[in-house]
Amino acid sequence: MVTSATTPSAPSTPPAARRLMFVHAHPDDEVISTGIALASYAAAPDTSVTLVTCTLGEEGEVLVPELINLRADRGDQLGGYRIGELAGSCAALGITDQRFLGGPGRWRDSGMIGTPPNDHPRSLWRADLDEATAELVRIVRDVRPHVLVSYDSHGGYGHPDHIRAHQVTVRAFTDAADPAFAPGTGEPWQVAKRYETAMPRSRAVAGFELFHDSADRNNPFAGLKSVDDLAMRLVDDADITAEISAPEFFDAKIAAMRAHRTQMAVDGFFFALADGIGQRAWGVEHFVLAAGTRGPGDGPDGRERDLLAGVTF
Ligand SMILES: CC(=O)N[C@H]1[C@@H](O[C@@H]2[C@H](O)[C@H](O)[C@@H](O)[C@H](O)[C@H]2O)O[C@H](CO)[C@@H](O)[C@@H]1O
Ligand SMILES: [Zn+2]
Repeated sequence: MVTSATTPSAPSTPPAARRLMFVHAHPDDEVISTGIALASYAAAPDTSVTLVTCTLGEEGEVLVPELINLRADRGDQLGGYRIGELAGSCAALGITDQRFLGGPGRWRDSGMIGTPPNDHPRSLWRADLDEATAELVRIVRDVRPHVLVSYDSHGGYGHPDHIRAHQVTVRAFTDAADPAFAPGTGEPWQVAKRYETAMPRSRAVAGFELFHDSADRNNPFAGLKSVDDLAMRLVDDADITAEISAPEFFDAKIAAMRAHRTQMAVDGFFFALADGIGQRAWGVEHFVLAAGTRGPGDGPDGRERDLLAGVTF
C-alpha cells in the first residue's frame, strides 16, 4: 500500500531576534557610510540585516575605461551592471537580504542635483512620496526591523536620491505602524529606533589635516580651503549618538568597496594600511538617533556602541 509520503514542510527559519534595516540610495552607498555596521551586525549571533537600495545607480560615472559604454549617455546599461557590483559588495559584507525599493528598476537614479536626469519620469527625485513610502512600508512590515538606518535631511551631501531616501525612511518609520496606511502591505509594525548616518566634524578635520596636501588622485579634500567647503554635512561631535567600531571588518569593507569598481578607485595613500589612515578613516562609523529612545552608552563620549542598545525584544 502506498501511503502518500508527505515531505515534512521544511521548518521555516524563525526570524532573528535582533533585526536592522538600512536604506540607501545607490549601490555603493551601503559600504561607504555603513559597511562596518552592516558587516558586524550580519556576523552577529541571532541578528539579521536587510539592505534596501532605492535605485540601480544608472546615472553613475564609470571609472573603468573598458566599461565606459555602459554609461547612461552611451549604452545606458550601468544600472544592470551595478546590480552585480552590489551583489559582490553584499557577499563581502555578509549581507544575504538585499532588496530594491519597489523591485529592481522601479525608480531610477536621479543624477546629481540640477542635472537633466532629475527630470527623468522614473527618477527617484520625482517619485510620488506616498508610493515610494508604501514600498518601503511593505518591506518594513515583512522584515519587522527594530532599527532603521538611512541619511539625514540633507542626504549626507545633498544628492537628490539621498534626500529622497531620507524622506521615505522618515515616513516609513511612522507609517509602517499605522494600520490605515497602505492596507494590504502587511501587518503594522513599529520600528523602535531610527538613525541617520553622520560624519563627525572632528573626523573631517583630522582627514583634512592629514590629507589635503596629498597629490593622490583620490584626495577628497583637493582644492578645499577648509572642511566647511565639503559638500557633506558635518555633525558636531557632541551630537553623535552612536559609534560603531569594528576594525576586524575593515578588510571586508575594503573588499566591498572594490566590488563597486565602476564607482570607486580603492587605492592610493588614503587607503594605505601601513600608516593606518585608511583603517582609522573607514573602520569606524557614526550615527545620530533621530527617533526612538537612546540606549545606554559608555566611554568618555557616552556614545552607544550598539544601534540596538536599549531596545526591548
Ligand atoms: C556615493 C554616491 O552617492 N555616489 C553617487 C553619485 O556619484 C557621484 C557622481 O557620479 C558625480 O558626477 C561624480 O563627480 C562624483 O565623484 C560621484 O561620487 O551620483 C551618481 C549619479 O546620481 C550615482 O550613480 C552614484 O552612486
Ligand atoms: Zn549615493
